[in-house]
Parts: sequence; C-alpha cells; structure tokens
Amino acid sequence: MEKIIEALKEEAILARKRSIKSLFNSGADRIDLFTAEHGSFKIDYSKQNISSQGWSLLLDYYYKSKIDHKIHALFSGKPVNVTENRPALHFALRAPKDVRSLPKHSSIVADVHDELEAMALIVRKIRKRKWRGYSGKAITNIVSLGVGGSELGPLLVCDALQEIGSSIGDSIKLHFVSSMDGTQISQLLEVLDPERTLFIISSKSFTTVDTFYNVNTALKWLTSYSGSIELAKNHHFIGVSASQEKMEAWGIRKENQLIFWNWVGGRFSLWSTIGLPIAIKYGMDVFYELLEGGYEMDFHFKNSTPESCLPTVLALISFWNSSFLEISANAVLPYDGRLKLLPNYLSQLEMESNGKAVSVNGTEVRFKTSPIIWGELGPNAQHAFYQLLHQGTQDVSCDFISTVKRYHNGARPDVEADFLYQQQSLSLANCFAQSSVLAFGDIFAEKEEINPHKRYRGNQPSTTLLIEELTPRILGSLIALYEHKTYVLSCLWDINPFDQWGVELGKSISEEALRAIHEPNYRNKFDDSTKWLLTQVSDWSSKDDTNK
Ligand SMILES: O=P(O)(O)OC[C@H]1O[C@](O)(CO)[C@@H](O)[C@@H]1O
Repeated sequence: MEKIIEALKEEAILARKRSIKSLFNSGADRIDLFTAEHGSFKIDYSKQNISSQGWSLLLDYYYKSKIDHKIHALFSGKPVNVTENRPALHFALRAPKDVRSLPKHSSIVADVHDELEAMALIVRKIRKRKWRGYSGKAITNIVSLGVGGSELGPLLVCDALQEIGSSIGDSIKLHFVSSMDGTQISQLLEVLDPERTLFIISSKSFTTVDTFYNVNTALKWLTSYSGSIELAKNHHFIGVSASQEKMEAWGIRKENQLIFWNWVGGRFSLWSTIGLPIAIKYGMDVFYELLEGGYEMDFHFKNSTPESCLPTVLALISFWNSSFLEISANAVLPYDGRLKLLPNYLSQLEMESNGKAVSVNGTEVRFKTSPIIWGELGPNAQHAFYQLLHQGTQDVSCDFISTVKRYHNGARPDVEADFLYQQQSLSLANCFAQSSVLAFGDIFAEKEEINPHKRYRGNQPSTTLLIEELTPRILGSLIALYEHKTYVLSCLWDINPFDQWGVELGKSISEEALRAIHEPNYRNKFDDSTKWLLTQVSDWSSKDDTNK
C-alpha cells in the first residue's frame, strides 16, 4: 500500500510539471482510456491531468484498499456508520418490492413499500383536491418546512422535472421554506390563504430548530384564523420524520404522519417519504420512476468493474485531484437550466459526508479529503466566476454536466420549438468550448509576444458528464450516481460519510448565543469578538426602543 501511495505522489510531482495538452500529444489514445459509459450516461475524463500510469496506480490503490469489500458491507447492511453504530440503507428505499437481498434486515423492503403506500394515500387525497382545511375548503397551497437533507433533494427534483408535463399545474402550488431568519415564511404568509394552506414538517429528527421556528410561526398564523390549535394541527400539518414519538408529542394526527428510518441519512433521504413534495407535484408514478432510476444505478454500481463503474471513476478522479494534486476546489457546472440546483445538492451530499479529518478508526486522515464543492449554471457562471477559472491563480477541477437530447424531434409543438432547439445546441457548444479552453488555453500560449493580459494559461482539469435526456428515471440514476461516488470517496479516504458531528457544536453554541442576545450577563461566556457583536445587537435594539 505504502509503495502505491509513494508512486502516486511521484506521479503527482510529474503531473504538476506537465500540461494537459502534453498528455494528448503523448501518442496514447486518451479517448479510449479516459471515457466511460453506462445507460444514458457518458463520461469524458480525458481532460483530467492524469496519465495512463497514474490511472493504473489509482486502480491499484482501489484494489489494495479492498473497496469492493466496503461496497459489499454497505449493501449487506453492515453498520458502516460506525460512530452511530448503524447501517446506511438508503439504497433499500428504491428497491422493488420483491427484492430480498438484506438477510439481517429482511422486513425493510416491505416496510419501505408499506410507507410508500401510506404516502400514496396522502398524495391522492391532495391531488384529487379532497384534502380540506379547517373550514372545509380544498387545499391549494402546500408549504414544505425543512432544511438540509430534508429540503435539498425534493427541491432539486421538483425543480428539475418541471418540463415533464404531469405536474399538478397551478391548481396546487408548492413552496419550500428553510431559512431560519423568517424571510421565506413571512413573505409567504402575506399572500397565502390559511383556509387553503397545508404545511409539511419535514425533519428526520423532528427537533431541528431552524424548521421548528418556521413551524411555530406557521402554527401561530393558522391558529389566529382557525381559532383553535387543534383544528390547525389536524387539518393543516403533515409530519415526515424518523421519530413517530416526536410527531405524536407535537400533535400530528396519526393519519397525517409519514415515517422513515434512522438508517437513512438526511442527505440520502429524498427517496423516502421526505420525497412527499415530489410525489404531490408529479404523482406517485413519477416518484416510482425516480426510484427505479436510482435502483438501476445501484445495480450498475454493485456489478461493474471499477474501470467501467461511473461512480467509481468519478470518485477516483476526485481522490486524485484532492489528495495528490491538492486541488481543493471543485466547480459543478450544469449546462441545463433544469439542473440549476444540482450544485447546492451536491455541496451538501459531498461536503457533509466527506468533509472530515478523522478516519474510521479515529486517527487523523493521511490525505486531504473533500474539496470545496460549489457551482452554478455553467452559462451564467461564464459571465460571473469563469474569469478566475481561465486566468486566476487557483487550480479548480470542473465538472461539466450537459443533457444532449432536448426539444428534439418535434418534442415540443410550440412555434418556438426550432428556436429552443437552437438554444440547446448553443448551450452544448458553450459547454464543450469552455472545457476545451480550460484544458488547452489559448492557441498562442507558447508565444511570448502575446499580451499577457489576454493569455489563457489552460491546464485546468475537467470532466464532462453527458446525459442522454432528462427523465424522472435518468434523474434518479444521476442522483444515485453521485451518492455512490461519495461513498467510494469515503472508502478511499477511510472515513465515515454517514455522520455529521461537525455541525452539532455550532447548533448547541447557537442556543447559548440566543440566550446571550437577551441576557447581557451571559455574554461573558464568549470570546471578545463575539461579545462585541452581541452587544451591538442590544445597542441598536435599545436605540430603536428609545426612538419609538
Ligand atoms: O431532518 P432534520 O433532522 O431536521 O435535519 C436537517 C439537516 O440537519 C443536519 O442534520 C445537519 O445540518 C443534516 O444532515 C440534515 O439533513
């Protein structure tokens, strides 16, 4: 193992000195070596700064680290979440009813399907406009209250599937509220009709303060119209959580409760009842298609060799860039407006999972782990931060993502269909042009007389993921692809991707800070900077009071 790591380090020294262009001139068939495909996906990673020698070393590392055993441990329900001593079974959420592949957890798939059926009942009632508010009027607006994994997945999918046509349309509107500062909820409450508004409390723990401050505001608002907390709770709140007891204690009516399980990590939960907003918006059939797509990717992941396994290929590239080339930024750049929320979603998935410095056995990780993942729609980012990618001093690895078939073959009857088709070609052309310029720079790069302000240095590595077209099934596969990439990365780094202790301390200190805003004596607990900030709040607030 040590030998492979040393060889990879040597390889990285060479890589830092060479250009990506030189790899293309070396005579090797990079397209043959560095492209992969499966189903509706094709990946070109030839523009990464990796040689064939480096790639074989990465594969050696994969085999020596026994990643296949770790994948087997995941799928056989071993407690891979070691710090919480539980399995991570999110893949079971998308398994067809007849699958019996989890010996130790034999009833899980049946439980999952029972809960999907409970969800289907709720979905049908809402979509058929039979869900009535406290005054008997049908619900027309649904507000999902949740944050992090309890929001980002459903939000991504609801947004991405907008063109598929079977949505509930405008008869029922769906809104998402997550921010604790009240901006979203206050703006919504100004325009919503309390008699026709239904809230979904989406929270695995059913304790997250961000969500519950929004819940309290919503409940207060509803009660002020209904005149009764009970009426408000019974007719206007659905709970989705892994804690039935907490839903019970809050007062969610039994038939308004949907559960999922502690073995589903929050950021892996969109396949569970947390996906309720997706099912409400597009119907259960679409939700099942999404699950099928996820399941197909699970099958590919379990049954392919690492060289041909898309999640593994993406993981090995990320491992190489972060841990050996020490490229600490990864931009996710979709060239399809329907995937505009994918960068946000992946930021949580990868950074909350793999933003760790301690290995499974508690010792310090020997590599740099997750890069900073951020992004934006590629075409818009071209006019925002691409300047830094092209001419800045930072190395950034880019993931270009583009859908190929869109507005094609009369897929749209509109008069503007031809123009939309041209827009799609324009978007693809931009995607390919950007990755080419980033890798190879300007064609005059070797000539010294060129104006230095106009030079493109090139050598910025990228991977391009081409998606045949965007359907619910393919979207499901796409999301599962990134879940598995995240898992393989965690195995390469030997860390637990399924806990998130790093966010816990911040949560408890916020409670102290909240107390200190109102109680000056309590501020002494804090450092001078924080004390000063807390004092400014009361200074400005007291000026407000004296001006009244
Ligand atoms: O679903 P919950 O329990 O409200 O948690 C929301 C989010 O908070 C976190 O626990 C930490 O931010 C995420 O992992 C999770 O998705």
